[in-house]
Amino acid sequence: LSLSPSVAGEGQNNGLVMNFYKESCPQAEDIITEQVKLLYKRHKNTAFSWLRNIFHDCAVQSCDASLLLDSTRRSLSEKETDRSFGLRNFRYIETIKEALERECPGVVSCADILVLSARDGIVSLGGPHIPLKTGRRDGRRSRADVVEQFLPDHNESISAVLDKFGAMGIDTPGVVALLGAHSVGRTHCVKLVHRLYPEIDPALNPDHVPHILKKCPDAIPDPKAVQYVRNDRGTPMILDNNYYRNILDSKGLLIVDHQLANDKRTKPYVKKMAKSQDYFFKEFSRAITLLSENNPLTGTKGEVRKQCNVANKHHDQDP
Ligand code: HEM
Ligand SMILES: [Ca+2]
Ligand SMILES: [Ca+2]
Repeated sequence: LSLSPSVAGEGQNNGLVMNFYKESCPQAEDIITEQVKLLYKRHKNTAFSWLRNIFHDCAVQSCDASLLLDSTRRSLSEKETDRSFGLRNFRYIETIKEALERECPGVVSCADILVLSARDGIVSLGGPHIPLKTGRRDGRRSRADVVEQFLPDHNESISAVLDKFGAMGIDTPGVVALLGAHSVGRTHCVKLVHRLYPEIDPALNPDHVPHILKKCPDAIPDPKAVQYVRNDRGTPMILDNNYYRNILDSKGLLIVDHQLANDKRTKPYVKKMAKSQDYFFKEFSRAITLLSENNPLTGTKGEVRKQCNVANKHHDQDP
């Protein structure tokens, strides 16, 4: 009578492993890396999207690619909710998926593509290389109805933000590090005008205000004109610790960014990350790993989608 080795010492196994596709599709991770690089060459902002996707998919219940599904007659997609405003480049996820389908049809899940593209996008942006596990399967439904419950909003309190991330096992320095993603990309004026009109939020650095006002000249932005401000004016294309210097200097665009630098629970970590890029990268890597392992579907749960924007047709066990 002996204890099965797979039971002994497995601890908190969530079913994910390093290099899950080693036998079923040995080239999978290389194909993703190559596609992410090619896309980045043509459209730099794809890397911002891959980074933002991991938050918007993994934080909503599970890293199950629910974010990528289109609306159907029966359900509204997560993509179409207000929290998803500004998400872009979904069609290039399909480009990556098509490259994988050519090589190994039906093998690599969209959930793993989403996570690994974020990993490789982070490298394109000058961030750390973070080894991540695979073996996630794709959910069958997009859950617009639970988005607000899981994803903090831009003007939410730090307590609420810490609670929501805490529920995924991400602690305070982890949250501070993840928000460092706002060292790249942009914010549309619709998310900012409440800090500018009718009067300017006194918490904003007066030196930064003219620039924001120039980019967002109207209290009600024209929905057709794509008006936005870059999150980090200093190094807008680089995932570095400049974000922390910005927010300490009251140049954070969102209320949450500003509060992160002022709340007594988060400020010490903000200061430490502003000083040390190494510390930021270390915490960022740890937190991205936790986020990427949030509640995955593994084994025979879910499915491997053929196309990332639609669930497969034939299925007998709809959840
Ligand atoms: C409290 C948590 C967070 C809130 C409230 C928040 C909110 C926002 C908002 C409102 C925007 C601007 C969208 C637009 O106008 O186009 C944005 C952009 C962005 N966010 Fe976050 N975010 C949070 C956390 C995160 C995390 C954890 C990540 C990734 C790890 C992330 C990555 C990004 C990126 C990369 C952009 C730029 C996107 C682009 O330029 O296309 N955010 N965020
Ligand atoms: Ca999800
Ligand atoms: Ca930057």
